[in-house]
Amino acid sequence: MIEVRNITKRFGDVTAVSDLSFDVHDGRVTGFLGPNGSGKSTTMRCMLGLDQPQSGEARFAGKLYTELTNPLHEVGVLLDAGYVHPARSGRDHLRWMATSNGIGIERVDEVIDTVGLSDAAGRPVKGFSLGMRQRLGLAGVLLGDPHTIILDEPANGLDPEGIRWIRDVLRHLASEGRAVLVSSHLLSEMALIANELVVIGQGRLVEQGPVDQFVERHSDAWVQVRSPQLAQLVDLVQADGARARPVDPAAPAAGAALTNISIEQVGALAAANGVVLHELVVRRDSLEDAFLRATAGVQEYRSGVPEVQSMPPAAPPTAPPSGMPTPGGPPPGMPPGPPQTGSFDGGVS
Ligand SMILES: Nc1ncnc2c1ncn2[C@@H]1O[C@H](COP(=O)(O)OP(=O)(O)OP(=O)(O)O)[C@@H](O)[C@H]1O
Repeated sequence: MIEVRNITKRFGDVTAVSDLSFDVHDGRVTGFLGPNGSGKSTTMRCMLGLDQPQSGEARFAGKLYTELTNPLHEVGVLLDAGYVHPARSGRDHLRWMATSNGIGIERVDEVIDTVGLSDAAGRPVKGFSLGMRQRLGLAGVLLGDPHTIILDEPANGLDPEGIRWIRDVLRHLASEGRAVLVSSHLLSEMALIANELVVIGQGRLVEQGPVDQFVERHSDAWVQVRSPQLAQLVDLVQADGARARPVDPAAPAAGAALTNISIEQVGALAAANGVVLHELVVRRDSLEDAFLRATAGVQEYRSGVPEVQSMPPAAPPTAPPSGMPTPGGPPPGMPPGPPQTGSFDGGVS
């Protein structure tokens, strides 16, 4: 268990972390999520005593990191792939780490095997790909069999197979009862890896909780329907109080997106009125949409490229003051705007 309490870290005029508190529980992979520059790395550095916060602290099973007598056995840390002597082999690097931390040399081949580097471990590290360096870094983290694991962007440079691998490794480590904290700014990756999320923006806590709860709270569910009699069905559901809009104005065949109505009601209305359905399904916005909504007000940097949305906003987006695109569509709880029926006249299926 890690308890982060009231960490504030300023660099001159820049407040990188502001009164930040959260918990990292045993037996869970906690994703530490925030836009670029939101303070994730600084928080981790403060937790580990590498940066001195103006206030606050992190306790690992009750102790400050600097109070741990044998840190490698208690907290495994990988803040970046780290410096490794280029001419040294992966195995020699780990042997050096083991020897200087009083860890038996036999543990080295165990962790090499765990991270899947058995074939490459004898080769000089200068020939390692970024993904191999990440695996070597993780081997170093595991060397002391620590109860707590902290990784900054561990999937950086990994291919899809590598990302799946790291997800399996981290989930396995958590299933053994360890507390695992993993930072990332990549939502899709976190959705796959984490059980819990700590979301920050501009150094402040936005939210902490299970991934599912986060997505549910910040994303909307809607009913997608496709029918050769779509215009008729849209009239029927609107008469029942539903809102309707095209799923994708550029692709009429994608049908209508309905809100303020249940999937059962749509099915019943269609059946009662002899409307043929080709598709009827509940959709939910992705974690990416949820994240963009949750952090919409606290993005440090935004691209000039409009966000791709899984569901288009019903009303034309109002231009934000900066002229930047508004990510994620209307915030949860906001009415999605007037229904649009014009696109349903074509009898799309
Ligand atoms: N040593 C430093 N000196 C001055 N400012 C710093 C320093 N380290 C971080 N910052 C600033 O603190 C803020 C938070 O940076 P940090 O690297 O912690 O964010 P991050 O969430 O890890 O970002 P990213 O996802 O891009 O890695 C940024 O505005 C950054 O410019």
